[in-house]
Amino acid sequence: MSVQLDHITRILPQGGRPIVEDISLLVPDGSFTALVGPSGAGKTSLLRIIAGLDPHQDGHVMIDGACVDMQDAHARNIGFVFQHYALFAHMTVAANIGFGLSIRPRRTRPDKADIAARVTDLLDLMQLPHMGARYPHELSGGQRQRVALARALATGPRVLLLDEPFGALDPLVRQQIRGWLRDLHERLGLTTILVTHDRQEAAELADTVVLMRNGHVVQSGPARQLEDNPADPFVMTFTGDVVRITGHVAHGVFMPALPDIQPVATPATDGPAEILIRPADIRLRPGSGSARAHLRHRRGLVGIYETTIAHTTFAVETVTTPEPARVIPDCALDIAAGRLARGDAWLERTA
Ligand SMILES: Nc1ncnc2c1ncn2[C@@H]1O[C@H](COP(=O)(O)OP(=O)(O)OP(=O)(O)O)[C@@H](O)[C@H]1O
Repeated sequence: MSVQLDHITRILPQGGRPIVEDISLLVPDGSFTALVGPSGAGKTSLLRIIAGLDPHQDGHVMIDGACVDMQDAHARNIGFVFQHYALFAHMTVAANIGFGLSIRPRRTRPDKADIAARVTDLLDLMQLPHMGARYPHELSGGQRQRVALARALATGPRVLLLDEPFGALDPLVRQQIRGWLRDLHERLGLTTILVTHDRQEAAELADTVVLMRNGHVVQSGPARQLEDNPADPFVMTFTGDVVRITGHVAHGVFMPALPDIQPVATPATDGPAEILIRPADIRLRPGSGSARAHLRHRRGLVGIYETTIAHTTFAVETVTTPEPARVIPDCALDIAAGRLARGDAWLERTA
């Protein structure tokens, strides 16, 4: 089922600036979308509007092409799991999972045997067989969140909304759950929208990453596209490590304010500017300047060097030999690729 947002705006009853403003978004049937952005960007608010938990003042929510603005959360049959959407502590795992089915009106309620069979299927799907009789406090955090997911899926929703569901789990468990979640999404043919603070998680899981700020969508697309073609400096900073060096454009050249960094030709107009560079796009030129680089750590053959020029320190990533130098003294820096910005906007693409 596709989810389409058409110029959605939400203003709180007490007024003020909209917390979600004029958002239009198409989440295609069967796709996996991640909503990312700084705290307060409006990610949870948008998810709650889609679920029908919060009202919106303007625009329309469409599911599979039909407007659901007038349907309450229950009628939309959307599954959702929130980070703090606790299980019912006094109910067994099986009762928790079957809850949504057991409270249906008699007309549509499956009989007890059917609910039990559905719960067993879901426990298998969640890789939690034989755990139906346990209580939530007898499970690990990761298991509890899988039970919450099973509960969300019990009524057979085709759209699944996840708000930082694994935020409280330790990184290793989180990493394991990721692969499993993507697999589940595909096997059940779900349309999934996930809110996450973890850009790696978004990049690994989602077909489309939607980056929000101040109630707006700043940019959306495959994670790689946001990383490689960021719409503005905020997107570049949000989607990966960035080295920012201030300077000045004069007569077609950007002059970094730091020594030993090669100037960059630019058609930009004269004035203050800043260059944003990915650490892998800086080259160290030993013996040519006064910068000093210390090997901080390695990822395979890539060495991350903490590089200091005139009391300013930043990371440089470079391919090394199997026995890399721990310290590279007296180097200059060349910028292989970077983007010049003035304030919040690009001046132009360089290199
Ligand atoms: N019920 C509410 N009453 C008052 N302010 C609210 C309410 N709900 C949301 N807000 C405000 O709306 C803005 C967006 O909040 P929202 O929780 O959607 O952001 P978020 O991107 O999910 O943030 P986080 O990553 O911290 O969860 C914030 O400024 C928040 O304080």
